[in-house]
Formats: sequence, structure tokens, C-alpha cells
Amino acid sequence: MHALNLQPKTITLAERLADLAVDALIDEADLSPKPALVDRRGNGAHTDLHLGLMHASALALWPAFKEMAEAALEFGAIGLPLREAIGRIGREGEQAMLATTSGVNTHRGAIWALGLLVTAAALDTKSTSAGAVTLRAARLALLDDRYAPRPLSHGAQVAQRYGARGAREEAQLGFPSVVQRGLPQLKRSRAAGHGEQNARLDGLLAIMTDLADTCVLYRAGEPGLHAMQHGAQAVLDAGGSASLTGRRRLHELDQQLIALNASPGGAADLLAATLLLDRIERDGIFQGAF
Ligand SMILES: CC(C)(COP(=O)(O)OP(=O)(O)OC[C@H]1O[C@@H](n2cnc3c(N)ncnc32)[C@H](O)[C@@H]1O)[C@@H](O)C(=O)NCCC(=O)NCCS
Ligand SMILES: Nc1ncnc2c1ncn2[C@@H]1O[C@H](COP(=O)(O)OP(=O)(O)OP(=O)(O)O)[C@@H](O)[C@H]1O
Repeated sequence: MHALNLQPKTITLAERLADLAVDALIDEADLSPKPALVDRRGNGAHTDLHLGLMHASALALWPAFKEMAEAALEFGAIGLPLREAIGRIGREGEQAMLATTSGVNTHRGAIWALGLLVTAAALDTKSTSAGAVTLRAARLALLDDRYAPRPLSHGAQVAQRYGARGAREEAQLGFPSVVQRGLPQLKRSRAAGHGEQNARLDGLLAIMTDLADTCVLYRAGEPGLHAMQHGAQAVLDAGGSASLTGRRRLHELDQQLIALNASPGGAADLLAATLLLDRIERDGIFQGAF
């Protein structure tokens, strides 16, 4: 018996998708400098979050993502049984997250967005373009889970107050912030030779230009949302994260959002969704798995 086993490990489709989802969450958390968000530099506008907690939370979600993909394979079709199964698994994932973080919300929105996308990807491994996966995810999100509790969440409170479209509507519309903003900008900045980290930052900024981020609305109201959207656009207009002027604008945006306590957590989740879909599109689900 050898201590080191060099046999390649065979992993299942569900395990592979869970790996990809957790990787996307860790890549999002590590990406720096993100305006007012937790990153390698610090905690941004947050007092209760830090990078180690984001990593631990991402890893704690692996079983939930795997089980969602397995549910997709078991039920095999979009319908209420699958929707209610992933709703239950998502709520269990949230409990695992809260147990890991001692009750802090690190990834609530991410469980929702990435959970739907992992399920949608597993449903048809031959149709893995971002457009196809988000369309299936939207059809799932449109189904009403009869067992979902309806708490007066922060998102629900700002939806009442400002009439904002939140995480649920973003998914039901097929993740327009990802498909129309994040992914195209990521690809444009890569093609312009801006480097991977700058391209990812630009993808995040593109999402921020137009999102009704309910985290920002709850923490900083409409002035906070306005500052986020216009500040992000100003960075892109100045040439993006790879340009000197763009970097200056990004630094100003970081300072301004921290001063307003306006952390764009919803945009961060959608960047993770962007990175997941990009990886699936580029590598396929099974590349490197055997
Ligand atoms: C739909 C969810 C996100 C609740 O949304 P709601 O707006 O009521 O809640 P909350 O204020 O806690 O916000 C959720 C999070 O979404 C993210 N978010 C904020 N704004 C946006 C936006 N415009 N678009 C996308 N995500 C956003 C943020 O990270 C935020 O923290 C979800 O938690 C839920 O209902 N889960 C039930 C379990 C389930 O059905 N799971 C299904 C399989 S994953
Ligand atoms: N790098 C990140 N930094 C901060 N938040 C992030 C990051 N990545 C994702 N998020 C998302 O932001 C959300 C946390 O934001 P926030 O703390 O504002 O939520 P909350 O619990 O509704 O608010 P509060 O902390 O004001 O009570 C999580 O749902 C998470 O998915």
C-alpha cells in the first residue's frame, strides 16, 4: 500500500459542477481591488465579513451544489418536483453556511444564483452556452416553491420601499446582468489584452452599472445605488481597471462606497455567476475531470 496514490480520481458530473461553483465563489472573493467588497486587501464596507470566512463559507456550500446537480439528474426535467427539491437543498445549504460563519450571511444570494445555474447546467450537458443555461435556470426560478418561507428579508423590504427588482427577478429574467453585461465585458477586456484580473474587475463593474443591488439599496438607499452605478460607469469610461485613469476612478469608487456603507454584494454574486458560466462555456463541464 502506497501513501501516495497517483491513480487519477474519477469524479461525477455533480461533483465537477460543485467544484466549479466553489471555484467561482473563491475566485470572486479573492479578486482585488473590488469596490467596498471583501477581498484580499480587507473587509470593504463590512464589519462582520472577512476573506477567511468567505472561503470557509464557499467550501461549506460544496455538498449543496453537488446535491442540486444530482437532483437535476434524478428528476431530469424542469418542473415543480425539481424546483422544490433544490429549494429544500438551498435552504439546507444556507443552514450549513450559517453554521460555518456563526450566523453571518456570507453567500445567501450566491446560493440562489449559482444553485440555479448548477442545476440548469446538469440538466443538459450538451447545451452549455451561457444563454442556454441561464434560460433553463430562469424557467426553474419562475416556478413557485410551495415550501419556501417568505421572510421580510432585506431584499423584500427594499422591493416594497423602492419597487426594486432583486435576486429573484434577476434569475427569473435569465440573469440579464450576467448575459448582457458581465460576460460580454469580461470577454471584451480579455480580448483587449487587459489581463485576467482586470477583465474580471471590468466584468464586475459592468454588472454594477445597471443592477438594482438590494444590498446597496438596503444599506445606503437610492444615493448609494446611484453612486455605485455611476461610479462603475466612470471607471469603464476611463478605460477600465487596466488603465491608469480607470484605476484612479476605481480607487475613488472604493472610498466613496465605503463611506456610504454601500457594499455591492448582489453584483459580487453575479460576478461569481459570470465566472461559473464562462468556465463552463470555455472548458465544458468535464474538461480535466479524469
Ligand atoms: C431569492 C433569494 C435570494 C431571496 O431573495 P431576497 O431578495 O428576498 O433576500 P435577501 O435580501 O436576503 O437578498 C439575497 C441576496 O441576493 C443578492 N442580490 C441583491 N440584489 C440582487 C440583484 N438585483 N440581483 C441578484 N442578486 C442580488 C445579494 O447577495 C443579497 O444578499 C433566496 O435566498 C431564496 O428565496 N432562497 C430560498 C431557497 C431556494 O428556493 N433555493 C432555490 C435553489 S438555489
Ligand atoms: N466579496 C463579497 N463581499 C461582500 N459580500 C459579498 C461578497 N461576495 C458575495 N457577497 C454577497 O453579499 C451578501 C452579503 O451582503 P450584506 O452583508 O449586505 O447582506 P445582508 O446580510 O443582507 O446585510 P447586513 O450585513 O447589512 O445585515 C451575501 O448574500 C453574499 O452572497
